[in-house]
Amino acid sequence: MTKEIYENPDLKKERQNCPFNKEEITNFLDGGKEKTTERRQLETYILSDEQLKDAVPMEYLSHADKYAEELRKSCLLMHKLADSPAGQVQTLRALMGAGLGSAILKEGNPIALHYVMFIPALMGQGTVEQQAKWLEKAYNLNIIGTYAQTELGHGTFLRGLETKATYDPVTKEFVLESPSLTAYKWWPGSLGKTANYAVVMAQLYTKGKCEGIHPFMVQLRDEETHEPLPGILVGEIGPKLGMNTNDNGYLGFDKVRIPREQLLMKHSQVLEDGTYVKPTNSKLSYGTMVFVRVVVCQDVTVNLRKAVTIATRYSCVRRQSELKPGDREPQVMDYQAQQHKLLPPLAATFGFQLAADHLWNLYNTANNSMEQGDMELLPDLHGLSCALKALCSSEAANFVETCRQSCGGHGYMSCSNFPRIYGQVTAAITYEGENTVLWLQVARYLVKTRKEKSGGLSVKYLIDEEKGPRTVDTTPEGIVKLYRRVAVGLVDIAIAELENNSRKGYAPHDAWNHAAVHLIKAAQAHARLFVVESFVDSLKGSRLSAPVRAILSQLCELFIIYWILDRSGDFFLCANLKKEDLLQLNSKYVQLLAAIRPQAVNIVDSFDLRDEILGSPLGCWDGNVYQRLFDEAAKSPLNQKNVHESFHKYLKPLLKSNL
Ligand SMILES: CCCCCCCCCCCCCCCCCCCCCCCCCCC/C=C/C(=O)SCCNC(=O)CCNC(=O)[C@H](O)C(C)(C)COP(=O)(O)OP(=O)(O)OC[C@H]1O[C@@H](n2cnc3c(N)ncnc32)[C@H](O)[C@@H]1OP(=O)(O)O
Ligand SMILES: Cc1cc2nc3c(=O)[nH]c(=O)nc-3n(C[C@H](O)[C@H](O)[C@H](O)COP(=O)(O)OP(=O)(O)OC[C@H]3O[C@@H](n4cnc5c(N)ncnc54)[C@H](O)[C@@H]3O)c2cc1C
Repeated sequence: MTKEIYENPDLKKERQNCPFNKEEITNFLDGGKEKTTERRQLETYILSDEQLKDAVPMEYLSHADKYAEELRKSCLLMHKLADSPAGQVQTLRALMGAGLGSAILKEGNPIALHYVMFIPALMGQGTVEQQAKWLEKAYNLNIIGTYAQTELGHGTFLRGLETKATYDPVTKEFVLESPSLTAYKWWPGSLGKTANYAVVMAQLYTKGKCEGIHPFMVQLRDEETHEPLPGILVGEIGPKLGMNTNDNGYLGFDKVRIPREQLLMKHSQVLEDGTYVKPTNSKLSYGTMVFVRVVVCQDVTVNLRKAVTIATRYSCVRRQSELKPGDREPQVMDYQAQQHKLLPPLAATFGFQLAADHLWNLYNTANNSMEQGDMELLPDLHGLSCALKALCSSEAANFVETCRQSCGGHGYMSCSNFPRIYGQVTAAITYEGENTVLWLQVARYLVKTRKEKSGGLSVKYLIDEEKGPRTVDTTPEGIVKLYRRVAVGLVDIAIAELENNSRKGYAPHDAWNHAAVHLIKAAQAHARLFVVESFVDSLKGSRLSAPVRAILSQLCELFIIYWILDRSGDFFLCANLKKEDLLQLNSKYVQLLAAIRPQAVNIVDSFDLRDEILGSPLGCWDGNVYQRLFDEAAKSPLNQKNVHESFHKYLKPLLKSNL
């Protein structure tokens, strides 16, 4: 006899008569049918391993036990690499990020930094000889590394880092020093307890001159005993809002000597006599950060997909209040207000992914040409990676919080998985360049391009300005033009503010600081334009069936109108938008909410996120929400006995004390 599989009747109904092929969307998001098959095989391979399952939910473990447990599973995963059906690099990519990896390593992977930053730093900053020396060991996990840049006193302002690496031509060594408390490295992931090596960013001094920050390969711990080496002061920084098993750490140097060859010398060198050889571009040593900014855009998008899937399924299971007097309580998803909360983030997942795909392609093209010595694409890559990292992380964090709120009280439970998802996404606002600082970097590029009439592909619109009548057309192509006008208009307003400040007598740096609000708005408009353009163009250029194209086009339209309604002031100011246009967009928006609503569950199903990856009783495929919430509560240590021992110790004496 086959066992009947439970499916909540409301979800079952949502799934009936789906007008499009869900699998086609899944393949579109995965990058092809073969990639979907490969991903599924990999997921089955990893998730069927009993040893990778948690005995108790992580929340009930101590800080140290959580770390030990995640490290155990992380090491086990590495042992599974060799037999993976998906190939090693694909498997690593899946295990490090918010997808498959998060089903096993819920609070952060203690060896993530090794793959996300240490190996990329060796590849991007090391010479061929240096790569030959360390890369294989790193690939084989004979050594585990991290990327140690941020200090207690400085994270953003890299020129202000204090760690010193002074070249001694007599011994042909660098001497590493932390000259103050604020010079201690503080924050690097995996540094606390896991890593035994690090790429350390330090101010390079040679022949009495500081040449700026450079990457050094440094051994931190003994390869056998794991004890810190002499002069290395290392530890963990303690609990955080999220990502608690990434063992972020601190690190100080007390005159630690390393051979000259441990300066990573792909871009700049120190010769034996101490002569410094400059790089072709002084920002090449920042390359590892650029790589991570690019992959973070993909990662926060996967996290957002998880949040939207949980909230959408739950909203179709949850029935609350009264819509039509006397009728059965409706699914909360039927409230327009709920659709307004959930459908824009649902649409955003597609817009962000398509933009992130463009950025990934630019990264690869730019990297290939930089390998040949051509730096032309670097400014555009820097500008776009900062813009998208800042936009995707901040929008995703807001959307994840909205998803949580949309689930009412149950969204506040740890087991809903919203706290963890939020903890990870909001961290991306800060790490790899705090977003405000990145917006200002973008603004610098935009202002320069507009003034000098020269810049890369992503800012061409600031040079070749649109001609013709400035009418308002509300087709998707017409809407892209409105975004373009807003981006140009806000850059011009920021430039006018800068010039105004100069006329007032401000020095250039003060003029810049006093224009920051306008500069940031301009940078954000530029980033939004890129996402909107990517969304519209990608759908135009893709080979999709008519039903899939229809639903994705509706999502695209909803999304690009949503942002206009959210920032209509900018569109009135810069894009000639009139009251009647706004009212028309408003009614189109609510029509789209109603049109997409019946397919919401089918769309999130097409993300093909397994229950283990969602990690939430609210979002499971079967919609058995209430039973699963009860099952989770049963795991609480407070429910293992009817009367907890603390009752006898504290409460009973109080109850008997006749206060
Ligand atoms: C056997 C087989 C095995 C195979 C194994 C293979 C393995 C391969 C690997 C596979 C696995 C891959 C992994 C993929 C993972 C996928 C999932 C990923 C999930 C990710 C999340 C998980 C983990 C979490 C990780 C978190 C880690 C966090 C790390 C960090 O935070 S590190 C620290 C980051 N810090 C910062 O970002 C600091 C921010 N500050 C700055 O960047 C700078 O100071 C500044 C830009 C703000 C200002 O700098 P500066 O003052 O020096 O410069 P300015 O004067 O302002 O500008 C001058 C000038 O320079 C230009 N410029 C600035 N920066 C750059 C740049 N980066 N690039 C280019 N140009 C730059 C700027 O525009 C100015 O130009 P101009 O003068 O105007 O022309
Ligand atoms: C989870 C997590 C993981 C991390 N992992 C690593 C890692 O592996 N390796 C590593 O080296 N580092 C890591 N970091 C550190 C991270 O890169 C820094 O925290 C980040 O770059 C911000 O720097 P800061 O902390 O010095 O913030 P600050 O720069 O001190 O920011 C404080 C405030 O000042 C504002 N501000 C600063 N400068 C300006 C400016 N020029 N104009 C306007 N406003 C400004 C900011 O916007 C912010 O509001 C990690 C951080 C986190 C949270």
